[in-house]
This record gives sequence, structure tokens and C-alpha cells, in this order.
Amino acid sequence: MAVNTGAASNRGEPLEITCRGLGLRRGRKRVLTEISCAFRPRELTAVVGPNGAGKSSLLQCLSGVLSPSAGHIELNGRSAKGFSATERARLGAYLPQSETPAWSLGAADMVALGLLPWGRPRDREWRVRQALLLVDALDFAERPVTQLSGGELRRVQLARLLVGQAPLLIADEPTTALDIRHQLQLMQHFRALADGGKTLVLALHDLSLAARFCDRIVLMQDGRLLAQGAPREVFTPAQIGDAYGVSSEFRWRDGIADFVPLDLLEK
Ligand SMILES: Nc1ncnc2c1ncn2[C@@H]1O[C@H](COP(=O)(O)OP(=O)(O)OP(=O)(O)O)[C@@H](O)[C@H]1O
Repeated sequence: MAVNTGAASNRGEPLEITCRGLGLRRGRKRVLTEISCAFRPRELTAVVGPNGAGKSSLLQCLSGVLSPSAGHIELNGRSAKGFSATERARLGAYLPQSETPAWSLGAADMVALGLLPWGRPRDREWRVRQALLLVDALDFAERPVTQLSGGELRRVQLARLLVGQAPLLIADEPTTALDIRHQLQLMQHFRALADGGKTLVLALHDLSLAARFCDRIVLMQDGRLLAQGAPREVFTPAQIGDAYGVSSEFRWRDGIADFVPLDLLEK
């Protein structure tokens, strides 16, 4: 499938992103080893695993923030190296795990930064407003981001992720800092975006949310893929035990998953 990188024409065009034998070194440490997996249109994938497993590093490679030291990434079958930074930004939007605002930008202006890869669209104000509405942040649209609570700031950053037209959305711990209502609202919106044809990759620590909303789980440990597949295939007590060192149970009720960590396992 050809990738069309024209600003208007990539609106809604499906995007598959594939990692082949990906490796990454950071300083002296090898943080990703032999990662091979694909993230497809209409799929909501959760990348999960313990602290330091390499989730953020993988997402940074997918978004183009970091260049892998081994293997390669393809966008609809074409090497990611062949795309300019602007082309990649139009194809994939990325929300980092955390960022502290360096200056007191207004919330709406921060959201508008998500439209920069498309220049200055005529409907910019309407788009920014819609994105703020999606995350319940219209009330503080004009406030400086330095004066928002942690969860309010996160919602503004999420609006910046959602405001553009990229077919691929990559979000690192998007639900962290959100209250339960806004977590649910956001995950429902991500689900709807995937159902509408987008490709979504989320790093998540909440395994109940991951199991309930995501089609696919990528379970990482020590920079490697421990398992990938549907939630019920990946979230077995044995695999959770191997990855996290805890015994656990998943309770499913009407499609809603409830993950219960039970006890620490001997390492
Ligand atoms: N800038 C860096 N320089 C060197 N090593 C790094 C750097 N950033 C991360 N690492 C190391 O890379 C490994 C993977 O880190 P990464 O942030 O990808 O993990 P993670 O799975 O996202 O963890 P968490 O759940 O804690 O956010 C860790 O061992 C970490 O110490």
C-alpha cells in the first residue's frame, strides 16, 4: 500500500506501522532487543510491562523521536527513514509520558501546536475547540498551562494529540493523572477512533483498562517482547507472573475485565 504524505490527502488514510528486529541502545544499556511486531489500522494496542521494560523507548522509536540502533521500522511497507520529520508528524501524533511546560502558554494555544504539521488550517479554532471539548477542557481553554492541575494539564496535552488528522496515534501512559471519569471517557474515545480506522498504540499500566478496551496487548520485559496477542491470550497468570513477579487473577464480567494482583512471587 502506498503512503500518500500530502497534507490533505492523508486524512483518514489507514496506516500500518511495523517493527522488524528492532534494537535500541541508550548510553551503554541495550534497552530494546529484537522487537518484531505490527500495529494495524482499526486496532487499539496496549504496550504493557513493568517499569523499565522498554515501553517508552519503543513508543519513542515508533514516533521517530529515537532512531533504532538495529532493525527497522516501516510505514505501510516503506522504510520510516524515507520520510521527513514533517511527513512523519502528519502520519503519526505522539504524546510523551510526561512533559513540564517551560512557559505559560494558554491551554488552547498548546492544543493548536498539534496542528502545526498541517500549517495553519482555516478551521483551526473550531478544531482546537472540538479537541478541548473531547477531553472536557473547554472551561480552562484560556488559562496558562502552568496554572493547571496535573490532570487538567494532561487533558490539554491529550487534546493536542487528538486535534490533528494523523492516522496513527501513539500515547505514553495517557490515562495517568486522569480521574476515573476522564479515564473512561478517553478510553471510549480511543476505542471509537480505532473503530473508525485509526491505528492506536498506548503504553498503559492499568491492565484492567488495557484488557477491556484494547484488541491487542504487547507485553514487554527487559527490552524484549514476552507475548503479544488478544488480552485473554496474553493476560494469563503465568505470563503476568513472569513479567511482573506477582500472582494475579483476571475476572471478566460482561466483557469488562477486572485485574486483581494477589501476591508477590519469589523472584
Ligand atoms: N535517556 C536514557 N539514557 C539511558 N538509559 C535510559 C534512558 N531512558 C531510559 N533508559 C533506560 O531504558 C530502559 C527502558 O526505559 P523505558 O523508559 O523505555 O521503560 P518503560 O517501560 O517505559 O518504564 P516505566 O514503566 O517506568 O515508564 C530502562 O532500563 C531505563 O533505565
